[in-house]
Amino acid sequence: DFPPGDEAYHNYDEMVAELDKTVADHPDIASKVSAGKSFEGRDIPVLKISDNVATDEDEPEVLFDCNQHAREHLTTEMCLHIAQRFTDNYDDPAVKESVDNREIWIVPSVNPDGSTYDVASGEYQGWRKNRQDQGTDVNRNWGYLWGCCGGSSDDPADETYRGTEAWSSPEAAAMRDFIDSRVVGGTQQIKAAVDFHTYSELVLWPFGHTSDDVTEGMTQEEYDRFAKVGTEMAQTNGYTPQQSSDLYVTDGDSLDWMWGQHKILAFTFEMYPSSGGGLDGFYPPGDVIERETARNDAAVDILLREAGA
Ligand SMILES: NS(=O)(=O)N[C@@H](CCC(=O)O)C(=O)O
Ligand SMILES: [Ca+2]
Ligand SMILES: [Ca+2]
Ligand SMILES: [Zn+2]
Repeated sequence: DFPPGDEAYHNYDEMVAELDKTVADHPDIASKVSAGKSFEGRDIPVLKISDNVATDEDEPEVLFDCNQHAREHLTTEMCLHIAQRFTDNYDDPAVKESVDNREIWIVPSVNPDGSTYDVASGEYQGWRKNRQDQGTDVNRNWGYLWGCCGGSSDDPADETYRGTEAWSSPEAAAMRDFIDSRVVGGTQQIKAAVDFHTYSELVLWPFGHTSDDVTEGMTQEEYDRFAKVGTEMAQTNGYTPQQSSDLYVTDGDSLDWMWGQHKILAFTFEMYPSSGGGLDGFYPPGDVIERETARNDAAVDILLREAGA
């Protein structure tokens, strides 16, 4: 479990319990489904928030996923904060407007095995990957131009090991299956997404596999929309907006597949801190959770708006 002083962070069981409580407290607007199972057999829960939640309504859908990387525990708190904000505050007119006109999907932990391992001993392990063999970097295992461009490693010992093939990690495959399942009548219902990471305080947009703005699968107009929306969101949380490859080239990452395969307006947020040097930056004290998750409220609202644009 989390070390003393960091009890505010939710371990896997506490996260699941939090989702179940949200559904129990708000059965009309919240329900829980599963994206699938992790390598070690843990369920990867997905919370749905919308009015008439049991009905698949023709409303723009939005996905928020968190904790692809095990040690990035603040992102699980980010997803739980979104879940709490759009259920407990349903009597707020602005919140009600979003919940009644969107279908919001929230995945607080894509990589439950890794995040559990990271805290299991009571001392942080600095773990990033999943728990398959020597570990696969889930965010290098998605199937759009997997391993194409020097943005991942073929060495199983490396932190950015891409896996034996695209989708070899059960966790990325589960997310693929869930997102693929949202193609209804030939149309992907999820219009926008944020994949939360830590740290560096950045708003990132595709592609990661190339430094080119415009390329196969990204027109100038599409790029300009990403930059416009990304910049607008960054103005609200004080993060730095940029193409993800401006940071470093990545391949097999979630953004490239969400946009490349499904044309989902997908962003990666690197949360607090801006820079901490080394591993400490992944483990901010529990007392920053409230501030650093609420910091993204306006950006979340912008993304929900854009999903209907
Ligand atoms: N959270 S992190 O690992 O430090 N950065 C992410 C950046 C993701 C991206 O560039 O698309 C990654 O390398 O997967
Ligand atoms: Ca609805
Ligand atoms: Ca729908
Ligand atoms: Zn990450």
